[in-house]
Amino acid sequence: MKPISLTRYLIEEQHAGRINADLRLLIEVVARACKSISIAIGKGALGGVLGDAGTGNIQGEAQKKLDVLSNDILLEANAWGGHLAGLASEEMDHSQPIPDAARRGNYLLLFDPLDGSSNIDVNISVGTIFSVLRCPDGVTTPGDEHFLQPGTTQVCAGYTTYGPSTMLVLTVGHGTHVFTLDREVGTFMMTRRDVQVPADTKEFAVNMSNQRFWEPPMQRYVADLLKGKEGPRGKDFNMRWVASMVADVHRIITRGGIFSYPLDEKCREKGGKLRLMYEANPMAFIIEQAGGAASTGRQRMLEVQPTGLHQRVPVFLGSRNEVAEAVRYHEQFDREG
Ligand SMILES: O=P(O)(O)OC[C@H]1O[C@](O)(COP(=O)(O)O)[C@@H](O)[C@@H]1O
Ligand SMILES: [Mg+2]
Ligand SMILES: [Mg+2]
Repeated sequence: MKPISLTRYLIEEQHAGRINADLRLLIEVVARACKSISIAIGKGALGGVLGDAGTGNIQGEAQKKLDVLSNDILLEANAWGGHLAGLASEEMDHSQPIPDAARRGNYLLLFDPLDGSSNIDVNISVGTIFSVLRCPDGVTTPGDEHFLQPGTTQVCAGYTTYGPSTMLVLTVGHGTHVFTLDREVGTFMMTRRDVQVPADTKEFAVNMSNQRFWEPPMQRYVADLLKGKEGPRGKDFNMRWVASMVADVHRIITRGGIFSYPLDEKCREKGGKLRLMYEANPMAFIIEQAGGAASTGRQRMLEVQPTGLHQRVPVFLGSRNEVAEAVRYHEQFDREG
Protein backbone atom coordinates (compact mmCIF):
# COMPACT_ATOMS: atom_id res chain seq x y z
CA MET A 1 0.00 0.00 0.00
CA LYS A 2 1.34 3.46 -0.91
CA PRO A 3 2.28 5.41 2.24
CA ILE A 4 0.30 8.57 2.96
CA SER A 5 1.91 12.00 3.26
CA LEU A 6 2.18 14.03 6.47
CA THR A 7 -0.31 16.51 4.98
CA ARG A 8 -2.85 13.75 4.30
CA TYR A 9 -2.37 12.31 7.80
CA LEU A 10 -2.91 15.73 9.39
CA ILE A 11 -6.03 16.38 7.30
CA GLU A 12 -7.41 13.00 8.39
CA GLU A 13 -6.71 13.89 12.04
CA GLN A 14 -8.52 17.18 11.56
CA HIS A 15 -11.53 15.48 9.95
CA ALA A 16 -11.61 13.02 12.86
CA GLY A 17 -11.82 16.04 15.22
CA ARG A 18 -8.51 15.25 16.90
CA ILE A 19 -6.72 18.46 15.87
CA ASN A 20 -7.93 21.80 14.57
CA ALA A 21 -6.83 23.59 11.40
CA ASP A 22 -4.44 25.87 13.33
CA LEU A 23 -2.54 22.97 14.88
CA ARG A 24 -2.43 21.20 11.51
CA LEU A 25 -0.91 24.24 9.83
CA LEU A 26 1.49 24.82 12.72
CA ILE A 27 2.83 21.26 12.37
CA GLU A 28 3.20 21.77 8.62
CA VAL A 29 5.24 24.94 9.23
CA VAL A 30 7.53 23.16 11.72
CA ALA A 31 7.96 20.21 9.32
CA ARG A 32 8.86 22.60 6.49
CA ALA A 33 11.45 24.32 8.72
CA CYS A 34 12.91 20.89 9.58
CA LYS A 35 13.20 20.18 5.86
CA SER A 36 15.25 23.37 5.47
CA ILE A 37 17.46 22.36 8.41
CA SER A 38 17.91 18.93 6.81
CA ILE A 39 19.03 20.56 3.55
CA ALA A 40 21.51 22.82 5.39
CA ILE A 41 22.95 19.88 7.34
CA GLY A 42 23.19 17.81 4.15
CA LYS A 43 25.51 20.42 2.59
CA GLY A 44 28.01 19.81 5.40
CA ALA A 45 31.49 21.17 4.85
CA LEU A 46 30.53 22.30 1.32
CA GLY A 47 27.84 24.60 2.74
CA GLY A 48 30.21 26.16 5.30
CA VAL A 49 27.80 25.17 8.09
CA LEU A 50 30.15 23.10 10.28
CA GLY A 51 32.16 24.37 13.24
CA ASP A 52 31.68 26.77 16.12
CA ALA A 53 29.63 29.93 15.92
CA GLY A 54 31.94 31.65 18.41
CA THR A 55 28.96 32.48 20.67
CA GLY A 56 27.38 30.90 23.76
CA ASN A 57 23.79 30.32 24.89
CA ILE A 58 22.15 31.03 28.26
CA GLN A 59 23.18 27.58 29.49
CA GLY A 60 26.85 28.47 29.10
CA GLU A 61 27.24 26.09 26.16
CA ALA A 62 29.33 27.02 23.11
CA GLN A 63 27.06 27.30 20.09
CA LYS A 64 27.78 25.59 16.79
CA LYS A 65 27.00 27.41 13.55
CA LEU A 66 24.20 24.90 12.96
CA ASP A 67 22.68 25.55 16.43
CA VAL A 68 22.29 29.20 15.44
CA LEU A 69 21.20 28.50 11.86
CA SER A 70 18.57 25.92 12.89
CA ASN A 71 17.22 28.28 15.53
CA ASP A 72 16.95 31.09 12.94
CA ILE A 73 15.18 28.80 10.45
CA LEU A 74 12.57 27.75 13.05
CA LEU A 75 12.08 31.34 14.26
CA GLU A 76 11.69 32.77 10.78
CA ALA A 77 9.26 30.03 9.69
CA ASN A 78 7.06 30.33 12.76
CA ALA A 79 7.05 34.05 13.47
CA TRP A 80 4.77 34.67 10.49
CA GLY A 81 2.78 31.44 10.51
CA GLY A 82 -0.23 32.93 12.33
CA HIS A 83 -0.80 29.93 14.62
CA LEU A 84 1.47 30.77 17.53
CA ALA A 85 1.29 33.20 20.43
CA GLY A 86 4.93 32.70 21.36
CA LEU A 87 8.00 30.52 21.09
CA ALA A 88 10.90 29.41 23.26
CA SER A 89 14.15 27.71 22.37
CA GLU A 90 17.22 26.15 23.93
CA GLU A 91 19.21 28.85 22.19
CA MET A 92 17.26 31.87 23.52
CA ASP A 93 17.46 33.25 27.06
CA HIS A 94 13.72 33.98 27.18
CA SER A 95 10.60 33.13 25.24
CA GLN A 96 9.44 35.52 22.53
CA PRO A 97 5.85 36.54 21.86
CA ILE A 98 5.02 36.67 18.15
CA PRO A 99 6.02 40.24 17.22
CA ASP A 100 2.92 41.19 15.25
CA ALA A 101 -0.06 41.07 17.67
CA ALA A 102 -2.51 40.81 14.75
CA ARG A 103 -0.84 37.57 13.65
CA ARG A 104 -0.85 35.83 17.02
CA GLY A 105 -2.52 32.43 17.35
CA ASN A 106 -3.32 30.22 20.33
CA TYR A 107 -0.32 27.93 20.62
CA LEU A 108 3.11 28.03 22.24
CA LEU A 109 6.04 26.27 20.57
CA LEU A 110 9.21 25.12 22.33
CA PHE A 111 12.17 23.60 20.56
CA ASP A 112 15.69 22.28 20.74
CA PRO A 113 16.60 23.41 17.23
CA LEU A 114 19.61 21.15 16.97
CA ASP A 115 20.04 18.26 19.35
CA GLY A 116 23.35 16.42 19.56
CA SER A 117 25.49 19.41 18.56
CA SER A 118 28.70 17.66 19.56
CA ASN A 119 28.07 15.19 16.72
CA ILE A 120 27.69 17.69 13.84
CA ASP A 121 31.32 18.01 12.94
CA VAL A 122 31.85 14.23 12.85
CA ASN A 123 28.86 13.58 10.55
CA ILE A 124 26.80 11.60 13.07
CA SER A 125 23.00 11.93 13.32
CA VAL A 126 21.61 15.07 14.95
CA GLY A 127 18.00 16.23 15.25
CA THR A 128 15.36 18.78 16.19
CA ILE A 129 12.92 18.30 19.09
CA PHE A 130 9.70 20.28 19.56
CA SER A 131 6.71 20.57 21.87
CA VAL A 132 3.41 22.42 21.42
CA LEU A 133 1.33 23.79 24.32
CA ARG A 134 -1.84 25.86 24.43
CA CYS A 135 -1.45 29.51 25.33
CA PRO A 136 -3.47 30.02 28.53
CA ASP A 137 -6.90 31.61 28.03
CA GLY A 138 -6.92 35.39 28.09
CA VAL A 139 -3.13 35.70 27.59
CA THR A 140 -2.36 37.73 24.49
CA THR A 141 1.35 38.42 25.08
CA PRO A 142 2.83 35.28 26.64
CA GLY A 143 5.92 35.44 28.85
CA ASP A 144 8.16 32.65 30.18
CA GLU A 145 5.71 31.84 32.98
CA HIS A 146 2.98 30.86 30.50
CA PHE A 147 5.19 28.11 29.09
CA LEU A 148 5.66 26.47 32.51
CA GLN A 149 2.97 23.81 32.05
CA PRO A 150 3.48 20.12 32.90
CA GLY A 151 4.13 17.74 29.99
CA THR A 152 0.64 16.25 30.32
CA THR A 153 -0.73 19.45 28.74
CA GLN A 154 1.25 19.07 25.50
CA VAL A 155 -1.01 18.91 22.45
CA CYS A 156 1.73 17.78 20.10
CA ALA A 157 5.36 16.71 20.26
CA GLY A 158 7.82 15.60 17.64
CA TYR A 159 11.40 15.18 16.67
CA THR A 160 13.28 15.02 13.41
CA THR A 161 16.38 12.93 13.02
CA TYR A 162 18.87 13.99 10.36
CA GLY A 163 20.63 10.70 9.70
CA PRO A 164 21.12 8.50 6.65
CA SER A 165 17.50 9.47 5.99
CA THR A 166 15.57 12.37 7.53
CA MET A 167 12.68 11.16 9.68
CA LEU A 168 9.94 12.95 11.56
CA VAL A 169 8.35 11.22 14.56
CA LEU A 170 5.13 12.83 15.70
CA THR A 171 2.33 12.54 18.21
CA VAL A 172 -0.80 14.65 18.60
CA GLY A 173 -1.91 12.43 21.48
CA HIS A 174 -3.30 9.59 19.34
CA GLY A 175 -0.36 7.25 18.88
CA THR A 176 3.15 7.89 17.64
CA HIS A 177 3.82 7.83 13.91
CA VAL A 178 7.00 7.87 11.84
CA PHE A 179 7.43 9.81 8.56
CA THR A 180 10.40 9.60 6.22
CA LEU A 181 11.41 12.52 4.02
CA ASP A 182 11.25 11.72 0.32
CA ARG A 183 14.14 13.99 -0.61
CA GLU A 184 13.35 14.17 -4.34
CA VAL A 185 9.72 15.13 -3.83
CA GLY A 186 10.31 17.09 -0.61
CA THR A 187 7.44 15.38 1.24
CA PHE A 188 7.32 13.53 4.56
CA MET A 189 5.63 10.15 3.97
CA MET A 190 4.27 7.95 6.77
CA THR A 191 6.45 4.85 7.03
CA ARG A 192 5.22 3.48 10.38
CA ARG A 193 1.80 4.02 11.94
CA ASP A 194 1.19 3.52 15.66
CA VAL A 195 4.68 2.49 16.65
CA GLN A 196 4.83 0.28 19.75
CA VAL A 197 7.99 0.23 21.87
CA PRO A 198 8.55 -3.36 23.11
CA ALA A 199 7.82 -3.57 26.86
CA ASP A 200 11.04 -5.48 27.60
CA THR A 201 14.56 -4.96 26.37
CA LYS A 202 18.17 -6.11 26.57
CA GLU A 203 19.70 -2.79 25.49
CA PHE A 204 20.57 0.30 27.53
CA ALA A 205 21.91 3.73 26.59
CA VAL A 206 23.92 5.83 29.02
CA ASN A 207 27.17 7.78 29.04
CA MET A 208 29.24 5.25 31.00
CA SER A 209 32.11 7.72 31.48
CA ASN A 210 29.97 9.39 34.16
CA GLN A 211 29.61 6.17 36.16
CA ARG A 212 31.65 7.26 39.17
CA PHE A 213 29.60 10.47 39.48
CA TRP A 214 26.18 8.76 39.56
CA GLU A 215 23.94 8.41 42.61
CA PRO A 216 23.96 4.98 44.38
CA PRO A 217 20.65 3.72 42.86
CA MET A 218 21.96 4.30 39.33
CA GLN A 219 25.30 2.69 40.23
CA ARG A 220 23.44 -0.39 41.49
CA TYR A 221 21.02 -0.55 38.58
CA VAL A 222 23.76 -0.48 35.93
CA ALA A 223 26.03 -2.81 37.94
CA ASP A 224 23.20 -5.37 37.87
CA LEU A 225 22.69 -4.90 34.11
CA LEU A 226 26.39 -5.55 33.55
CA LYS A 227 26.30 -8.80 35.55
CA GLY A 228 24.25 -10.22 32.68
CA LYS A 229 22.88 -13.77 32.73
CA GLU A 230 24.66 -14.60 35.98
CA GLY A 231 23.27 -11.53 37.78
CA PRO A 232 19.86 -10.71 39.28
CA ARG A 233 18.46 -9.65 35.88
CA GLY A 234 19.17 -13.07 34.37
CA LYS A 235 19.98 -11.79 30.88
CA ASP A 236 22.88 -10.21 28.99
CA PHE A 237 22.49 -6.55 28.08
CA ASN A 238 23.97 -4.65 25.14
CA MET A 239 24.95 -0.96 25.35
CA ARG A 240 24.66 1.91 22.83
CA TRP A 241 25.35 5.66 23.23
CA VAL A 242 25.19 7.98 20.22
CA ALA A 243 25.23 11.16 22.38
CA SER A 244 22.44 12.66 20.27
CA MET A 245 19.25 12.19 22.28
CA VAL A 246 17.18 12.07 19.09
CA ALA A 247 19.26 9.23 17.64
CA ASP A 248 19.26 7.28 20.91
CA VAL A 249 15.49 7.74 21.32
CA HIS A 250 14.91 6.84 17.68
CA ARG A 251 16.68 3.53 18.21
CA ILE A 252 14.33 2.89 21.13
CA ILE A 253 11.31 3.82 19.01
CA THR A 254 12.57 1.35 16.41
CA ARG A 255 13.59 -1.64 18.52
CA GLY A 256 13.12 -0.84 22.22
CA GLY A 257 15.67 -0.11 24.95
CA ILE A 258 16.16 2.24 27.88
CA PHE A 259 17.73 5.68 27.54
CA SER A 260 19.03 7.40 30.65
CA TYR A 261 20.78 10.60 31.58
CA PRO A 262 20.72 10.34 35.37
CA LEU A 263 21.69 12.82 38.05
CA ASP A 264 25.42 12.92 38.62
CA GLU A 265 27.79 14.95 40.77
CA LYS A 266 28.66 17.19 37.81
CA CYS A 267 25.08 18.18 37.00
CA ARG A 268 23.46 17.75 40.45
CA GLU A 269 23.27 21.50 41.16
CA LYS A 270 21.51 22.14 37.86
CA GLY A 271 19.07 19.26 38.45
CA GLY A 272 20.32 17.06 35.58
CA LYS A 273 21.76 17.44 32.10
CA LEU A 274 18.78 17.31 29.75
CA ARG A 275 16.19 20.06 29.57
CA LEU A 276 12.62 19.36 30.67
CA MET A 277 10.65 21.64 28.39
CA TYR A 278 12.15 20.94 24.98
CA GLU A 279 13.99 17.63 25.40
CA ALA A 280 12.54 15.41 28.16
CA ASN A 281 8.85 16.34 27.92
CA PRO A 282 8.37 16.01 24.15
CA MET A 283 10.32 12.73 24.15
CA ALA A 284 8.27 11.48 27.13
CA PHE A 285 5.00 12.26 25.31
CA ILE A 286 6.21 10.51 22.13
CA ILE A 287 7.43 7.46 24.08
CA GLU A 288 4.25 7.15 26.20
CA GLN A 289 2.13 7.39 23.07
CA ALA A 290 4.16 4.46 21.73
CA GLY A 291 3.41 2.36 24.83
CA GLY A 292 6.69 3.14 26.60
CA ALA A 293 7.38 5.01 29.85
CA ALA A 294 9.35 8.08 30.90
CA SER A 295 10.45 9.04 34.40
CA THR A 296 12.90 11.19 36.31
CA GLY A 297 13.66 8.04 38.32
CA ARG A 298 11.30 9.30 41.01
CA GLN A 299 8.32 10.78 39.16
CA ARG A 300 6.48 10.36 35.86
CA MET A 301 8.20 12.87 33.58
CA LEU A 302 4.97 14.33 32.20
CA GLU A 303 3.76 15.21 35.72
CA VAL A 304 6.77 17.33 36.69
CA GLN A 305 5.62 20.89 37.41
CA PRO A 306 8.14 23.08 35.56
CA THR A 307 9.78 25.97 37.40
CA GLY A 308 11.97 27.36 34.63
CA LEU A 309 12.13 27.46 30.85
CA HIS A 310 15.60 25.87 30.80
CA GLN A 311 15.06 23.58 33.81
CA ARG A 312 17.04 20.33 33.74
CA VAL A 313 15.91 16.90 34.87
CA PRO A 314 17.25 13.34 35.16
CA VAL A 315 15.79 11.16 32.39
CA PHE A 316 14.87 7.47 32.10
CA LEU A 317 12.74 6.53 29.12
CA GLY A 318 11.91 3.68 26.79
CA SER A 319 10.66 0.10 27.23
CA ARG A 320 8.14 0.32 30.06
CA ASN A 321 9.19 -2.71 32.12
CA GLU A 322 12.83 -1.62 32.03
CA VAL A 323 11.97 1.97 33.06
CA ALA A 324 9.95 0.46 35.94
CA GLU A 325 13.06 -1.52 36.98
CA ALA A 326 15.22 1.63 37.04
CA VAL A 327 12.53 3.43 39.08
CA ARG A 328 12.42 0.46 41.49
CA TYR A 329 16.15 0.90 42.28
CA HIS A 330 15.51 4.57 43.09
CA GLU A 331 12.49 3.75 45.29
CA GLN A 332 14.45 1.11 47.16
CA PHE A 333 17.36 3.50 47.74
CA ASP A 334 15.05 6.31 48.94
CA ARG A 335 13.39 3.84 51.35
CA GLU A 336 16.35 1.84 52.63
CA GLY A 337 19.45 3.77 51.61
O1 LIG B 1 27.98 14.44 25.80
P1 LIG B 1 27.11 13.72 26.79
O2 LIG B 1 27.35 14.15 28.21
O3 LIG B 1 27.12 12.24 26.62
O4 LIG B 1 25.62 14.25 26.51
C1 LIG B 1 24.92 13.87 25.40
C2 LIG B 1 23.55 14.44 25.49
O5 LIG B 1 23.65 15.86 25.35
C3 LIG B 1 22.86 16.30 24.28
O6 LIG B 1 23.68 16.43 23.14
C4 LIG B 1 22.27 17.64 24.64
O7 LIG B 1 21.61 18.26 23.58
P2 LIG B 1 22.15 19.58 22.79
O8 LIG B 1 23.14 19.15 21.77
O9 LIG B 1 20.87 20.08 22.23
O10 LIG B 1 22.73 20.52 23.83
C5 LIG B 1 21.84 15.16 24.06
O11 LIG B 1 21.39 15.12 22.74
C6 LIG B 1 22.65 13.94 24.40
O12 LIG B 1 21.86 12.86 24.84
MG1 LIG C 1 19.43 18.67 22.94
MG1 LIG D 1 20.42 21.70 21.01
